[in-house]
Amino acid sequence: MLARSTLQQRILCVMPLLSAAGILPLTIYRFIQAEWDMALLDLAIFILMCLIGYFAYHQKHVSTLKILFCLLAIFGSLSTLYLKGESQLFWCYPTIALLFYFLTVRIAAISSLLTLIGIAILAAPLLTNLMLATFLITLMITASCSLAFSYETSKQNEQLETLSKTDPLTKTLNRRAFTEVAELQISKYKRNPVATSMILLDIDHFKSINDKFGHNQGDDVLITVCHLIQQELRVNDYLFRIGGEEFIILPYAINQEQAIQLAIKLKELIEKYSFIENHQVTISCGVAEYTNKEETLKDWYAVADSALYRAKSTRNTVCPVKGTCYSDSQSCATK
Ligand SMILES: Nc1nc2c(ncn2[C@@H]2O[C@H](COP(=O)(O)OP(=O)(O)OP(=O)(O)O)[C@@H](O)[C@H]2O)c(=O)[nH]1
Repeated sequence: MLARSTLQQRILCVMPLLSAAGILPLTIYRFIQAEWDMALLDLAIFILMCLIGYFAYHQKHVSTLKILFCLLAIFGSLSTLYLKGESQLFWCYPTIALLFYFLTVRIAAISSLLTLIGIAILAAPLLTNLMLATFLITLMITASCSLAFSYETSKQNEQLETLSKTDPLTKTLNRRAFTEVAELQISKYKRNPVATSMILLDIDHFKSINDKFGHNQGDDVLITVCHLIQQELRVNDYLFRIGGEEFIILPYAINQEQAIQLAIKLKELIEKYSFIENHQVTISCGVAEYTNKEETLKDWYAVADSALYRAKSTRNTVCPVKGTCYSDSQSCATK
């Protein structure tokens, strides 16, 4: 599926070019008719539309181009209405529709209201009262429908965005969100190196929980583990479920030592928690700090995974990739 932003970029390229193609014959006609004011105005709009299409094609300053395109459409409608009178009223309908397509709902609503006022002022001396009322009412209906459509689309997009990044069982963020957040953290680190660590967390012998107590009980354990972890995290920390019983924590601005302390706290919290009668649930954690700007996300994850691999040899353990591992509230030096 084509992302909405990419689709909008393409439309931002095509629409001004189509508009320019539509305006060109009119511009030539005005020059032939020696209607110099309209001819020059159309020529200016034609050139600006071509420039917007050109820059949109090269994906430069896309947000500014959207605003420029809308401003140009408003200016074009009002100025042709001013210069040529009521025959130009038809331009007002597409202008209102494109404001709602390219701008956010709020900005589009405000700008279309201002445009409507401008149009009403210019159209009032040109039309009979009945014609003016009919024109303004139809324009308002167009604006209302565009507003409703744009609002509904933006809400649906928000929901889709949330759904695409949320794990349906535990309601934590998912692997897709992890890649996005972690890549962002790496790029931030490259600009301004602030301690950045990853905790890779895996529930021990989870298969045996499913086998002994059933899949539903397994699901409850996953949900409760997430709940317990979330309670310990700060608002800027992230928890992701990246696989069946595998999670990643990206704590905000802490180094490896501090991340190890957090992982130990979580390990102890979970081992003490009574999930199922007479059955202890434990976790193992691998901790890795991002320290080398050359490292990719894949490299960083691989280091955390190696640390987890070490922790899994004893389970209920927290390990960095090298140095001391922590198990049963005591540290144990390994390799
Ligand atoms: N209940 C439940 N089980 C799941 C879910 N996703 C994956 N699993 C199960 O998680 C289990 C993971 O098993 P393993 O990868 O062998 O891991 P483990 O048993 O925890 O063993 P170690 O990680 O080595 O300690 C599998 O039995 C999966 O079927 C889920 O959403 N709900």
